[in-house]
Parts: sequence; structure tokens; C-alpha cells
Amino acid sequence: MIVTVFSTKSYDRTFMEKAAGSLHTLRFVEDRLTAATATLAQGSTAVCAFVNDQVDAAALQVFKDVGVEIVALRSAGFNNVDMAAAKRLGIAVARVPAYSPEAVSEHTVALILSLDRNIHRAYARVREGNFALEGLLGFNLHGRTVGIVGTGRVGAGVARIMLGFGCKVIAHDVIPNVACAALGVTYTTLDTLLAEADIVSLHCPLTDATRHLIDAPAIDRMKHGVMLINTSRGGMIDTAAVIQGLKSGRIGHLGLDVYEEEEELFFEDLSSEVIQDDAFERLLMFSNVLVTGHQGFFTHEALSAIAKTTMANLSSFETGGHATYQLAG
Ligand SMILES: NC(=O)c1ccc[n+]([C@@H]2O[C@H](COP(=O)([O-])OP(=O)(O)OC[C@H]3O[C@@H](n4cnc5c(N)ncnc54)[C@H](O)[C@@H]3O)[C@@H](O)[C@H]2O)c1
Repeated sequence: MIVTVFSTKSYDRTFMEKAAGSLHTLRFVEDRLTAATATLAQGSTAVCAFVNDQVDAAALQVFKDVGVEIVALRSAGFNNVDMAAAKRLGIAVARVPAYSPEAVSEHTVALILSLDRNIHRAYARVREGNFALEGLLGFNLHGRTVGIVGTGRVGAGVARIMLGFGCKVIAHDVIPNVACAALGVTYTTLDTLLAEADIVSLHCPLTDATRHLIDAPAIDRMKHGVMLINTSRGGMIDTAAVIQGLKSGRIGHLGLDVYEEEEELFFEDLSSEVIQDDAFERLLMFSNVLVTGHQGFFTHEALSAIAKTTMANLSSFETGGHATYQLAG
């Protein structure tokens, strides 16, 4: 198939070309997918899109007009796709449900450890010859309570690692994971989790039910000085409420790999530009906030698995009319 790959970075090209071999012809474009850039797919039967591409009704209509039959997401999340429009237009949507959950679980734990022991601050200090320890005091993870919201593939991985640290792990999920429970994870309500956890880590998909799950009332229920981690989707957190929580001290540490308005920022080098997002800039002013730019998935293993599954989705659609991991409209 001829496939237009949107939001291409050098690493996408490397891993996808290797996985495609001679099976598919890939046309890489650097543009982020919007209704305005969708016409770049002219001449291809398939489109490959990433997390911040806008696969909305207008973009899908353009795809329909130029003959695109399938959108293959190189991501697990599909909150950026208007599934009703795709169904109405008869365009198939496929995704990569599980590529390397360990990549995201391990990045989550990297944020927890860095924030707890102030590694981000120590790194900057030592480079300037400042070896003072004031302000770097951490706490032992051993014996702490970690609250995991969403114990699917990523959340379960975080639970396993944190149990290994000697933490008590409590969780909330609409469908509890029996494997997690067998490891010693205790399921509870969201309210109890928020009240008891020293560390709250979010691992749900972004849906109408989870949008702004962490808002001002939820923050008010948390322990004073709680560590809040979000490596799932930015929309799970009300950024304005979290900034207030940081100012009051209710939130003692904040680790983000995702951000509500990340489409305008992440995956680009904006180091020579003035960032216009005031809320994002405010977050960066707090020394107890650590933000990474949606890199949880970014390991060799994950990129390789994403590319292979994406090509398998395209091949099965081409030969059998149905992608391996096709989403129901
Ligand atoms: N940062 C990154 O690079 C990166 C990479 C991959 C995935 N993600 C994100 O991580 C999140 C988790 O991914 P996953 O692969 O573990 O997904 P998953 O589908 O395996 O697990 C999600 C879990 O959330 C639960 N859930 C759904 N709605 C809920 C609700 N309202 N309350 C509580 N629990 C709820 C589900 O029952 C499920 O157990 C997703 O948002 C995904 O988009 C981020």
C-alpha cells in the first residue's frame, strides 16, 4: 500500500522503513495532521498518524475524498480520532494496543524517583559546582502508599515495580485486574485512593469519564504534599487546578509526561521561540515539577514494536480487508 506518514521524525523513518521492507511504500511528511494538511495524503490508500495528529471529521472527509481507506495509528490511545465520523465515512481505523507497556511504566518510575530525590535539581547544581544538599531532601519509597488509577498494561507494570520497592500499592479501576490483585494490589474507590496515597499515578485512557478526573475537588481530597504523576493523557488533569494545588503545597511534587495542550508544544524544538502557553510556563517555574515531552513510549523496543504492528495492521487490511487491531467505529 502507499502510506502517507504524518508528523514524521527521523526516528519514525528509521524504524518504519525497516519494518515496511518492500511490503508498503511509505511517504513521509513532517506536517502534523489537521484538516488543512490532510490533502497531503492524496495518492495514498493509507495514512499513518500519531498522538497529536487531529484525525477529526474534517480531516477524515478529506481522506474520503482523496481515496484513503485506512488510518493506522502508531499509538495505543485513539482519543484524537473522531470514531463516529470514521464509521460514517467507511474509513477503517487501526491502532497498536500494546507495544511495550514496560517503556511507559519504567518512565513513570523514572519521574517518581527523580522528583523524590530531586535528581533534576541536583544535576543542575553539581554542574555549577554547588554541592549543597539544602532543598534536596527526599523520602524513602519503601513503606509509602502508591495509588494507581487504571491498572491496564502500563498501570500494572508500575504496580509491579513499586511493589518491588516495598511500597503499599492501592488501585482504582472500573475493571480491576486480577493479576494485579494476585500480586498484592488492593482495589479501592477513587476517593479512598486519593485520600490515602502518598503518590498518585494516572494510567487511564482519556474519555469523557476521565477528562479532568484530577480537578480542584479531587486535589482537595489528596494528602498534603502528595506526588502526582501523569504519563497517560494530558486531559486527565485540570492544569489550572493543579497549579493552585502546587501553590498551596497540597501537591508536593508533580511529574508529567503529557500535557493538556501539548499539541502546540511537544515533539518540536521550540528552544528559539517564545512559548505562548502561560499555564505551561507557570508549571515550569516550580522546582518540584518535572515535565518530559511525551517520551514514555520512546525506547528502542517500543519503536520497533510500534512499527512492526503498524505494518501488520496495513498488511492484514490490504489482504483481508480488516486490520489486525482495527477499532470498531
Ligand atoms: N506517555 C506515553 O508515551 C504513553 C504511551 C502509551 C500509552 N500511554 C497512555 O497510557 C494510558 C494507559 O495505557 P495502557 O496501555 O495501560 O491502557 P490499557 O487499556 O491497558 O489500560 C487502561 C486501564 O484504565 C482503566 N480505566 C478506563 N476508564 C477508567 C476510569 N474511568 N477509571 C479508572 N480506570 C479506568 C481500564 O479499565 C484499563 O484497565 C493510556 O492513556 C495511554 O494513552 C502513554
